[in-house]
Amino acid sequence: MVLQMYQLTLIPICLYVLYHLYRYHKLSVRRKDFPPGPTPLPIIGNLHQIPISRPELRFATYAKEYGPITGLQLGSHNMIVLNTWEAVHDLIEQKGGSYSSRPKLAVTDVIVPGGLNPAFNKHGELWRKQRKLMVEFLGGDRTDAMKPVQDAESTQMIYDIMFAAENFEDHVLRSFGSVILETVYGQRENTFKPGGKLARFFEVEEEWAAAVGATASPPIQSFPFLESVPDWATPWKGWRRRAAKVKKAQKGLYLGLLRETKERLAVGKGVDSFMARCLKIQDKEWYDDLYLAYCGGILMEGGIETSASTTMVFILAMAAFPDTMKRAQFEVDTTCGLKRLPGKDDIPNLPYVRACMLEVLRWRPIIPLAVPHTTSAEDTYKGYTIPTNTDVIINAWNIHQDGLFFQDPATFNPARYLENERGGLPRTPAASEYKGRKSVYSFGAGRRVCPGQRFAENALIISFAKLAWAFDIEPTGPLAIDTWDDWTDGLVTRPKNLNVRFKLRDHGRRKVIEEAWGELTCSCVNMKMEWSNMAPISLVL
Ligand code: HEM
Repeated sequence: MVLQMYQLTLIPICLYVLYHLYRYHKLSVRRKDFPPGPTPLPIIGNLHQIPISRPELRFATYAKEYGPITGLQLGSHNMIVLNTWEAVHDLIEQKGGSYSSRPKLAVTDVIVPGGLNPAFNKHGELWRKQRKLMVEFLGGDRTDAMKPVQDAESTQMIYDIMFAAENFEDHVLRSFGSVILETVYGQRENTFKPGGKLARFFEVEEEWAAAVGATASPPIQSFPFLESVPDWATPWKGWRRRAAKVKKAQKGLYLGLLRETKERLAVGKGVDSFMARCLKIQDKEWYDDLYLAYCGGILMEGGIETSASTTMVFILAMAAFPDTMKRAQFEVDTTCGLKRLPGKDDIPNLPYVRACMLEVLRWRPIIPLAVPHTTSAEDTYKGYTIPTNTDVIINAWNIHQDGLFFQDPATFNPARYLENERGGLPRTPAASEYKGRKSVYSFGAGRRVCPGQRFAENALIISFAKLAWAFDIEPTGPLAIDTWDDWTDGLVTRPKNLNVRFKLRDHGRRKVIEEAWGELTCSCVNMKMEWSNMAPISLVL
């Protein structure tokens, strides 16, 4: 009798499972008019074919086989990968109204509910408001007004490297981190100390990356029924609890920074930061504290690791390709001489350093597949149907490796950007044919394109010029230029365990760096506008 009851309860469960298996089997079948791609398996579709590590390499092989757009089935969910700049231009840029949303991920919904994170928010009124705030802060002349801070922090970066080169990664992270802390919150961090704001931020970022990692939570987007399966009954046991822990830490950090900004403003400090301006219009615009706290937080999330990782690629490339380093050094020496450091006013006179920056972004884009977009309406393109809610991936990696446009695309060659502003072969047809083609796709495209691009480019050129002026960067062991073993995985990637040595180019430069750093302490007080109220620059060695 007991056995019969047990069997009876099993029947609805089996029916439930069979129903979903049948449903997902039907949904995982490729539509005839969907863009071509590898053959999907029943139920899971192409999920098994997408590697967790460096998926862009697999997508590049699909690009060769299937052409400009690859169509993939991820369980019941659709994804397309745009492999050419034309496809990005025609869809993401020309049809921004329906190609600018973001995928809905259960784990990010737990960590940042209510669309508070502008970078992951769906296309709509709230995102537009958030984006406007960020663009007003990062766009146009405002970006140039922030160059003195980038200049000052990059001077401290090379000063720090000169004295403690073994911690160069920390110095790079601190420099870009402090730029964001200053411009967003009106305060700085002069050392990368345990328990400090930047250290706390990176701890939370690490927890966030672990919680949103590809295998850390159930693929609810591909199999929505998993949403209603109890946590304990899945292989991802505890994922909601882990996500809630990240939410608490992140919210605490961002609200804490906002609270500190208010306290500092009350005593007249940090008066012209992004947050100070947001607080001025808070009541008029109906921004609540949580909303503002996350707008500040996303600028830290978007602006620090990306710029620091790009600088790591520059350091790798300079060590691996000494001829390019020598050419960059020749340019900065000729422009600035030996008695002063290159700085913000030299940017227009450093075309080769700028070309190095573009080539670093092209050669090893640190976000090789950008951030996924999602369609908010059905569309047709070149005879294919792209349904609503399809994830759209910009395959920046593949676009940057296009041998028809770039000569020897695998080679690191900054000079390509001197010969052609988009880096293309000199024999490429008239520029008009490439109207709309970008120099690099590392900042994404369309309405979601990185709002910090110009801000980041300024900081990178200034930092690269100073590094080239001050140091020879030499290999001390194998360098990860043809292998991915020593690269991190995740949305943002970078080379790790870099086997390099920084050698001051000559003794005279040491004096110049020390003096430049010393002067910062004074000139910072005189920096007009917002910077006058910041903590003075000083280094605890
Ligand atoms: C080398 C440096 C950087 C790289 C490579 C980079 C790359 C990207 C990429 C690929 C996207 C997604 C674009 C898309 O969806 O099409 C993005 C978005 C974003 N970036 Fe950056 N970024 C950098 C620096 C910055 C900086 C300095 C800031 C701010 C201070 C910033 C803030 C943002 C924000 C807020 C978004 C989300 C935009 C939205 O969804 O509307 N980024 N970035």
